[in-house]
Amino acid sequence: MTEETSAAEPRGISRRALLGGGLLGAAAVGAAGFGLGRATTGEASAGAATPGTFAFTGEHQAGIVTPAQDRLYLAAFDVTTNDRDDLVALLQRWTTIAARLTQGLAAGSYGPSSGPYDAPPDDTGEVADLPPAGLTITFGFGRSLFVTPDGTDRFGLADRLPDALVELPHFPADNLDPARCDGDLVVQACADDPQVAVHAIRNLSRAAFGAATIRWTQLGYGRTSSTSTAQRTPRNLFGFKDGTANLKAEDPAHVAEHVWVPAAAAAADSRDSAWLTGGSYLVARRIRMTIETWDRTSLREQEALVGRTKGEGAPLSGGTEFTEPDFAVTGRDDQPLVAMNSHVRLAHPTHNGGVRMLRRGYNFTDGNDALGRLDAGLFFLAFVTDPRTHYIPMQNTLSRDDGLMEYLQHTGSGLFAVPPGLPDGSLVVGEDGTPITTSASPFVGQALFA
Ligand SMILES: C=CC1=C(C)c2cc3[nH]c(cc4nc(cc5[nH]c(cc1n2)c(C)c5CCC(=O)O)C(CCC(=O)O)=C4C)c(C)c3C=C
Ligand SMILES: [Fe+2]
Repeated sequence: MTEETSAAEPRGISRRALLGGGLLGAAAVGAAGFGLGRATTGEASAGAATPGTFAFTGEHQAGIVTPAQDRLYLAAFDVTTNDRDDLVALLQRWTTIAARLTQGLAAGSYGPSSGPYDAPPDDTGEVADLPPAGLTITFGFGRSLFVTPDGTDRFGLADRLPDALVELPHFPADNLDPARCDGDLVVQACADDPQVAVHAIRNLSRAAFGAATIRWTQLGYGRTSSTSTAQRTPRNLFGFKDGTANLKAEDPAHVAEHVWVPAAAAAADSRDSAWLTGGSYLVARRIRMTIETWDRTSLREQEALVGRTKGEGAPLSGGTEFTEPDFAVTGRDDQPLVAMNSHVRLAHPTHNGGVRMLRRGYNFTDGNDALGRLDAGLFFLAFVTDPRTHYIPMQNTLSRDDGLMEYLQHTGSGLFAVPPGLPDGSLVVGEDGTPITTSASPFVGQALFA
């Protein structure tokens, strides 16, 4: 199969067909048989019984090294309850719903058009006729869940705060809107159909009633990275290929080193953070791009600022898209062909102590400002093993020295600890073999509360 079709393209089986018997009837033999209990192998359908789906359970949460889908809806939540049991119950509900939605099921076992006639349906219904579209749902915890900015430990979690879940520092040229920053919980929903991603957040938000409310959200389209070598490199709103040198699932050694939190991190921590072993950290930055100015910039200048050609995405030192840049090659006046202030030079591992990251960002366009300029840019998402080593130093360098910064403004920000996946076969299933919530239901991040 080629690129996107193998990556996450659904194959035309709607959830109505699933609910109507067909596939479900054949597969309803418990979680493992339904594709909920197998490791994700990086391809939609692989390890999952339903076409166009990624397995929900596994060593790591889906939505990190699984192939980046084309659409994103990400929501940060404020927890409104102060009761630890309510928080646990919320995470149990969310886990069940996420497990169901990602396998192409309705949010609840009745679905959008059946169940008690005098009660609201347990699914909102707008995806009833749509395929699962490679939906992944990834959960994370913000620093404020452990301790609020004024030092309150609402849920008895302060002694579980990982050292690396820091407050991000102020970076030069930050212009952050507090209404687009932080959050106690984050949910990243990615799919190849925006309606599927929005439906996921809508139904999770609905299930959060009385326990958490949405703080901010971001819609994204047109992924700006590849997380698999099977995917074509997409383009960002500057028109450049983005994701060429990204970490890819097919490079497990580097993924293990730069994305997952090792057991050694907990051993070195000042508090008990073993619950995060096998998880990751998600850095989210809403970066507005002044594209009107960019569009009046010469091609020579655009390529010099990025350090790659606009057409093929090859480094300016020569070669083709996947040729490693040679930062020593010089041209006219002995100047390096990949300029000292170019983005690619400053972000390259050789200039960052060998550090790499798994980028998984999206383009966004959120209307326009009062001057008629598009409020558009790149919603930068990256998964890293430790933001103190793998994000903050690089962002400091870029904010200070990157020529691209003249065209960029960071307007939103968040850092979240992303727990590992739920063990295969651990979900509680009902008589029809699909996940249900009980008081004993396991949930993503459960070890944090143990
Ligand atoms: C702090 C990390 C990074 C931010 C923020 C960031 C923003 C950003 N990037 C582009 C466009 C491109 N980035 C490219 C490569 C690249 N970028 C980062 C990190 C951040 N980018 C890294 C680590 C790399 C890889 C460097 C390498 O190893 O060579 C590229 C080149 C193509 C590619 O390899 O992906 C482009 C183009 C924009 C427009 C942007 C903010 C809006
Ligand atoms: Fe970049």
